[in-house]
Amino acid sequence: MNLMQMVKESMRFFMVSPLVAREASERVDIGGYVLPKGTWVWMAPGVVAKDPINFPDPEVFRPERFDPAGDEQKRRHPYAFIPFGIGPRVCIGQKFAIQEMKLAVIQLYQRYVFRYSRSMESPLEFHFGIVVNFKHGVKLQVISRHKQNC
Ligand code: HEM
Repeated sequence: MNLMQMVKESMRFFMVSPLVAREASERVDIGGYVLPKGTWVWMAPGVVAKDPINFPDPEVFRPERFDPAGDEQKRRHPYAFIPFGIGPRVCIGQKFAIQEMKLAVIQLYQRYVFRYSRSMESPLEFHFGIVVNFKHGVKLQVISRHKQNC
């Protein structure tokens, strides 16, 4: 398991952008459903990311499912995991965002150890906006790796 697999599984488990919108620029037939011109279509990447066909045991956090050499990754539909959207309007910041996440995790984990905190509510509650947020924040036990920093 590597850091990239961890980042991807985190983004699959808690999808940051729950909805991506499109407007039909012309009348279109999608799988027998006729959408007149101007129809709004909402994609739900978080729902797609919990599809057991592409992600067996979808409620299990398993970074190894993104191992490029693994069967699960090889079998998966190429559009099953789209946290940054897809197509001509795909997120232009995706490479930057991934790089930021990896650097932040590396910097933080070099200095601290993170543990579950009993003050974190369970089950988790979310606030769904343009991006998903934790309703009551994130509560963790943060332990310094270096005593002089305590
Ligand atoms: C974890 C971080 C991020 C996530 C999950 C995310 C997700 C998304 C999603 C789902 C879309 C819509 C794509 C579509 O309609 O198909 C989008 C669009 C966009 N994102 Fe991000 N984004 C992130 C970070 C960033 C950053 C860091 C930037 C800029 C530095 C950025 C700039 C944009 C822009 C400009 C668009 C609109 C693109 C267009 O409509 O042509 N995003 N993002």
